Amino acid sequence: MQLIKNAKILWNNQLVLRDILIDQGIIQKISDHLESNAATTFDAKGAFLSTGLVDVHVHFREPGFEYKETINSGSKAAARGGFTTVIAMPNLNPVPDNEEKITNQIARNKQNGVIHIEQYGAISNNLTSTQVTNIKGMSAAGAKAFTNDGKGVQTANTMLQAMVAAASVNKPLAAHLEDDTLVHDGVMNEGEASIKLALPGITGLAESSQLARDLVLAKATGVHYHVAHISTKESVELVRIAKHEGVHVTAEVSPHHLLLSEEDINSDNAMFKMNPPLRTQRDREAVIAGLLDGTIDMVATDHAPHGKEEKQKSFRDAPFGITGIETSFQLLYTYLVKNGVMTLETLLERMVTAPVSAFQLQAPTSVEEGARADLALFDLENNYEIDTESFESMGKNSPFIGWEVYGKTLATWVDGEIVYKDNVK
Ligand SMILES: NC(=O)N[C@@H](CC(=O)O)C(=O)O
Ligand SMILES: [Zn+2]
Ligand SMILES: [Zn+2]
Repeated sequence: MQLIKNAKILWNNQLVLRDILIDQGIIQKISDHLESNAATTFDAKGAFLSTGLVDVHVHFREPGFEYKETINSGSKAAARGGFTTVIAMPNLNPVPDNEEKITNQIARNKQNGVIHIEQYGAISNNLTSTQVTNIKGMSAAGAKAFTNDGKGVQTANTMLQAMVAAASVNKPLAAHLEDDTLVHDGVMNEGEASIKLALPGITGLAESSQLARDLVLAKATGVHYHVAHISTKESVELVRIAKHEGVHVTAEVSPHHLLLSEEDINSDNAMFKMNPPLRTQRDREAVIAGLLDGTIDMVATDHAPHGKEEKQKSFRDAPFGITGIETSFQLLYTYLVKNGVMTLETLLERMVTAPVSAFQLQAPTSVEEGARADLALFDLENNYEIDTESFESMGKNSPFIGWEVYGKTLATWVDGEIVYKDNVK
């Protein structure tokens, strides 16, 4: 039994001070004042107690790439970011692309993770765009959703077959949108920065043209189609129209596409290399507007850790991807909520309620009696500097090094157990 004293919780859009009694993984009681001799007490000292955050897009790299991240280190990083439920991507080795492999992956996630980890199954064998996997079988084995993230599905026929199968099991199909014929070995957005740095660019049309194809197919099949890491104005407009047309489409945006643009890339620094690339200021404004008006349903980090040496290479040679799970709430709280762009309620809706409802997750969506005690305690009063050396993640590849943020995670609970505690607390 645990008693969290003096926590601020969101109640009717107000922050109110409460004590919270947890037993058997469940919030048993919330009141102005609670005492218990049987419980261990945790003094929240007026910090903000939120429902644990949910991230539908993380790369934990195990098996196959344990030098970048493991399920254990990735899930500890998630806990340090305030996340208690995530969905892990299938670009692993082996790729979970059949019933046996997905079953093994789910068992491994459970064994090695310190938070709740759901798993995506692959759309096609080994993430190539040819043979569609046994989506029905993998769904029955526990796959939460399907994607080939890391690679776009190049052929309409593969996408159509996968959508029909995903629709039949009522599971989301998430798309990494990238038409390979438009990429031309590009490494950053095709625009001012690529010209300035004389590096090959990637047109935004590689994303939006494949999205247009998929929305037509999604409408025809009735599948729940989910857009991973949306990055361009054209894509936001397409999703807005499709929602209006009744297509069952949801979309996520990453913190870096909300906060950075190609203008932030001043040198050949691969910490700014990710897929999709940082776009223009106009695109950044469009994804913020989309997140505010609900065209974009949720934030997802696309936490993509890589080895230190790999990311010290030049823009041309380094792998795509940045870490994100230990800085996302903090960055968005500081640069969107504190700056008055959105409310804390809206941010939490986009980081908890929307992903839980879209992906039909079992995670709680509010701090209330009877809810599972998946919780995160954030310090909204004091700021600190982002320092990747203090990350739990093995990936230190962040473009936000040195940024000042509020919202440090003080503690995280999963099923009522503390899985992360800040060492100064
Ligand atoms: N986002 C990235 O730049 N990289 C991801 C793959 C992906 O999300 O497309 C990775 O696995 O490293
Ligand atoms: Zn991707
Ligand atoms: Zn990804």
